Amino acid sequence: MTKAVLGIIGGSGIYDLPGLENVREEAIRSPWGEPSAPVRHGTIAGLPIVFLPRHGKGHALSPSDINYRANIDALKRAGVTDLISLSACGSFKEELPPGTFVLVDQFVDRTHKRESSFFGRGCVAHVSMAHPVSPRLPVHLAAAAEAEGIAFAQGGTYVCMEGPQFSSYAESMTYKNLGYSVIGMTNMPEAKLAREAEICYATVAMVTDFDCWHPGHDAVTVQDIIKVLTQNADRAKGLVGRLARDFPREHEPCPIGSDRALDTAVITAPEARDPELLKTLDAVAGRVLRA
Ligand SMILES: CSC[C@H]1O[C@H](OP(=O)(O)O)[C@H](O)[C@@H]1O
Ligand SMILES: Nc1ncnc2[nH]cnc12
Repeated sequence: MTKAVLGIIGGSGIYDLPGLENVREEAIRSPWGEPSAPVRHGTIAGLPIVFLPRHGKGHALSPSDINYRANIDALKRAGVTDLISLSACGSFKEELPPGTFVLVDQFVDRTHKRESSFFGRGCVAHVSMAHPVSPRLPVHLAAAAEAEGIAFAQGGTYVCMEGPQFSSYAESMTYKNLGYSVIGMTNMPEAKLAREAEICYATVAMVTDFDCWHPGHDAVTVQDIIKVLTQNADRAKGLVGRLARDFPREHEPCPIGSDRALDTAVITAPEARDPELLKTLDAVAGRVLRA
């Protein structure tokens, strides 16, 4: 049995985690570069928690500047087994107004300026992203949201744009017509990398706005977002507190195998593997590469 360690990635408006006890900060060195910030280790209700603000101190990093590989590698080195992304997003659905927490179950990746894999020349691997969210996590999140009286929706598709500009009206209408639920700028390639690192991943997409498609609302601005963000962030912290209190202390094996995603993914023959790349893969893929 593996002890559960809950990782929390804080997005816009979530730069710390009040309620975290026994806090110890650690600047984790990663062969993939600089993580967004030192991680904060601590406990809530006795559960080990590792917190990382993805935009760094003072929100200095834009979505395209975040080193997603270093962040996921650092969380893996910190022992994280289960990872929750707390993310602000725009909504494409009338029934998902600002303030709603959407427990998304699918992602569409429209980013194009980001390193999106730990693998490549010298060690090629293909993990499944058919079901990018580990299904146990939204179950725990839904129970916590219910207990906290937070309005939430179970399931939905998060489209990740490159940004940093918000969408045009044509883009917004296209995503809406395609049936996507919400839009943000950060959860890809984060979810892909978590899968490659065999960390169970789920997102709480916290709606801040209706992007720019809604005839009854002005096009989104950062100022509008910040107004809603502050209230969402407070409720997100309540959600995390409740989640931690009720979270299983032993890591529950993922029913879709997210925590063993590399079992069948690496295709490069042992003799064709690049020893330098293998060294950088020590944390994310050591389990299968050392075998
Ligand atoms: C501050 S508005 C746009 C910004 O907010 C979201 O960040 P995160 O996903 O880290 O909460 C969105 O993805 C953009 O990065
Ligand atoms: N409308 C929007 N588009 C992209 N990212 C967002 N984050 C919050 N609102 C957003």
